[in-house]
Amino acid sequence: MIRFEHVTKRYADGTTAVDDLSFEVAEGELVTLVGPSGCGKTTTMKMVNRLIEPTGGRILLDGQDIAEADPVKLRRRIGYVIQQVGLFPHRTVLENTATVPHLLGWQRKRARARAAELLDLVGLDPSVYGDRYPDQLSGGQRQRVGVARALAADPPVLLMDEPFGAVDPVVREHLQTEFLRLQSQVRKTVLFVTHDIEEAVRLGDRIAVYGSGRIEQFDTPATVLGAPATPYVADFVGADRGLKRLSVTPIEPADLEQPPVVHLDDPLPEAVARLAAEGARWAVVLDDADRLHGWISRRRGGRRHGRQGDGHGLRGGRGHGRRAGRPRAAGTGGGTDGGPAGRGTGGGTVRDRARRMEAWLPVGAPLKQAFATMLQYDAGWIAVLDDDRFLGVLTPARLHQALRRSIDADARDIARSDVSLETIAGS
Ligand SMILES: Nc1ncnc2c1ncn2[C@@H]1O[C@H](COP(=O)(O)OP(=O)(O)OP(=O)(O)O)[C@@H](O)[C@H]1O
Repeated sequence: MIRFEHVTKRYADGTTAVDDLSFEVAEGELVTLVGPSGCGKTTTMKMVNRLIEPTGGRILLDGQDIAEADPVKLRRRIGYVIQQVGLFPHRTVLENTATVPHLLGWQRKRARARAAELLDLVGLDPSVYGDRYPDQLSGGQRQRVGVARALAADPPVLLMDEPFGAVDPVVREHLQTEFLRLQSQVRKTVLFVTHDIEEAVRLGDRIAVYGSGRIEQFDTPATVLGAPATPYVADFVGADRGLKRLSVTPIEPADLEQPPVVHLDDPLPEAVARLAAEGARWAVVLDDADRLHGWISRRRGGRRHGRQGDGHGLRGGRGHGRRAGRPRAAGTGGGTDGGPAGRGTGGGTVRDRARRMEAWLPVGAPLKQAFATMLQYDAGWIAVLDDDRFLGVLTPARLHQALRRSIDADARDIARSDVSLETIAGS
């Protein structure tokens, strides 16, 4: 979709900003350009919409050399989001968002309808924010308007130059999450400039790690983290790359432990006896449709304090279910209060003592999310589901194993020759 062929940019003062750059961005792919200040990322990006002209090589967009395209028409096919956003201060949010459709000669009504749709898509209610002016928005909201405006004319290509650089880390993470969700819907071909390796890893289908004016490595986040192609890249991704790797390693079924499983309507004495026989201190509780309900502790104390037998308890929390998608309510009763009080193991069913389980994730979620969920719920394990189906539990030990597996697999399986490496002869 976007192809750089031996592209060089030398400024009049002799600075070589970009040196013999060759790489390709596939249709619908998000490539992050990451590297230290002054390494040529912005220059690379601005050559795509011809705000900067290369001094050598060529750039093809959908097979067409952009040097032969009319710059104005070219820019209509390319959305552009920058850190300073550049909203018009005297125009409302809706008018700002409708800028490009207006320029394209759309009728006012259609342009405004499209703008409202886009604002909605980036999480801003047009009936609340549409008539505001940019200075009546927070920094994060302004960035969202910037993204909406860039998407308004539905361009196939999006250039984003540190779009979330000016907001605080919490808002930044929100914007990243929202942008990933948006991108999964609109599937634009995106070049995204950042100097933050975390952001590059989180957002990029592939990452181009820049040295000075050249790409040191161009590959998937997992490969860049697991098999840095050069000492420079290893240094740039940092000594804590195991931690960053958590972001790109998914939970797999093989990573899971299989604790005893009991059902809500099982007789409690039988369930407790089974736990004792298996030497287990707790079991996962499923409903009669085998959906996750929660867990049960062998000891009654587990019920009262909500702590698991291994000392790492689970607190029922709020919000998590919204984030990860909550399984359908499993069964009735049970719950944190566990049902009729005072019933011992002498009778009743598992339902009477089962506790609800909030700490769960879908299979395939990144290990980092698993780690965060464990911390959030103070949980010694989290349940892993495939849709509604319970697959097993992830413990800290298994999480560590999964991380090791992922690192070892790269070290073992990825031959240097398999790593698509774009290097340019040095000086
Ligand atoms: N108009 C110009 N004239 C001369 N040199 C320039 C010009 N614009 C940029 N440069 C130089 O080109 C190099 C690459 O700049 P560029 O803006 O592409 O870097 P960057 O990686 O985007 O940096 P940052 O992360 O700080 O934005 C830098 O050394 C910069 O000083």
